Amino acid sequence: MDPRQRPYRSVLYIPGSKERALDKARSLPVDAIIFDLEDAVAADEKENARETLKAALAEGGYGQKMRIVRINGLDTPWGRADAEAVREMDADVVLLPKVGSAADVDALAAITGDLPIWAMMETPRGMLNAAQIAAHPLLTGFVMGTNDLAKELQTRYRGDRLPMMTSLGLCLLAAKAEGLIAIDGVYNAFKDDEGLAVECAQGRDMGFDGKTLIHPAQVDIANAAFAPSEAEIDLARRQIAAFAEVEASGQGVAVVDGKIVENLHVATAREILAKAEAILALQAG
Ligand SMILES: CC(C)(COP(=O)(O)OP(=O)(O)OC[C@H]1O[C@@H](n2cnc3c(N)ncnc32)[C@H](O)[C@@H]1OP(=O)(O)O)[C@@H](O)C(=O)NCCC(=O)NCCSC(=O)C[C@H](O)C(=O)O
Ligand SMILES: [Mg+2]
Repeated sequence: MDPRQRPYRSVLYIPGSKERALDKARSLPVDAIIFDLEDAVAADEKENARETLKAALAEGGYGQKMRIVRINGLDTPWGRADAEAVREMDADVVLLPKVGSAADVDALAAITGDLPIWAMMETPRGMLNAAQIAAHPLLTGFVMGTNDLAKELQTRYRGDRLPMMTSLGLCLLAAKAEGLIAIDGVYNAFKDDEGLAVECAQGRDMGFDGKTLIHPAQVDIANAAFAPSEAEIDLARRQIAAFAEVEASGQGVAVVDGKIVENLHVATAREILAKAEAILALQAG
């Protein structure tokens, strides 16, 4: 599946050290998995986690789910060995934490070659350099690290995420300018379904492609929030049909449900239908 066209509604973190979770993920309906060697793995487990993950990926069974491996930073004792190991793993993407500049991406690419790279956007410097990071030729996705960002910015948690908005907006602008995938940060309270649904809806409204998750119970909520709704699909079909009709009579503006429809709205409608089809294709396996 074309990486740009495929769905990224649910992107689940799995600690690379947890064999049971690595196995469970094979049967979960997630669009992508972040196999984590960084924050979800304790320092004395780092080496074991690398081997455990390598074996799990070699065994396979993850179907069409995108396989993303998050390594430790190259400034840590484990980063270089992780990056060298990823080269040998059956992974689709390598995810670099705490990216501050395009030079950080260069340093990883010097080890991982032409493997696509995603960047964790989670530091103030990363926010200020988002445009240059996004423009790196091997960079294909941004993942928001809202926990680290909250720590660095010394913000307080708010349900409306107001203290995060500048950072989320800067990264979205940079990602959209370069045609990157943009995935929203995690919702820590993994037993609070209502709060997660609100945050997913906000992320979807802002233009994120999906949400990073920490627990299987969060998957269905994200999948629903980031998929086109039945109402959106129905409207998209009617917009396309109405525009085709006026276009045939030499006009450039249709009206559907009391709102104008121009060629740009038709482009959005086509994207909605394409996304719905891509989700069906992924589900069909
Ligand atoms: C949060 C958890 C520690 C909870 O674990 P646990 O108490 O084991 O949960 P449950 O008993 O409810 O688990 C039920 C079953 O589900 C499996 N499970 C749990 N979590 C996962 C998972 N992430 N992926 C796959 N499977 C999972 C359990 O094994 C149970 O299975 P079974 O026994 O067969 O029924 C735990 O969920 C967890 O560790 N989550 C991941 C935490 C993590 O990855 N953190 C790092 C990423 S967040 C971050 O760093 C973002 C960023 O960098 C930032 O700065 O914001
Ligand atoms: Mg982080």
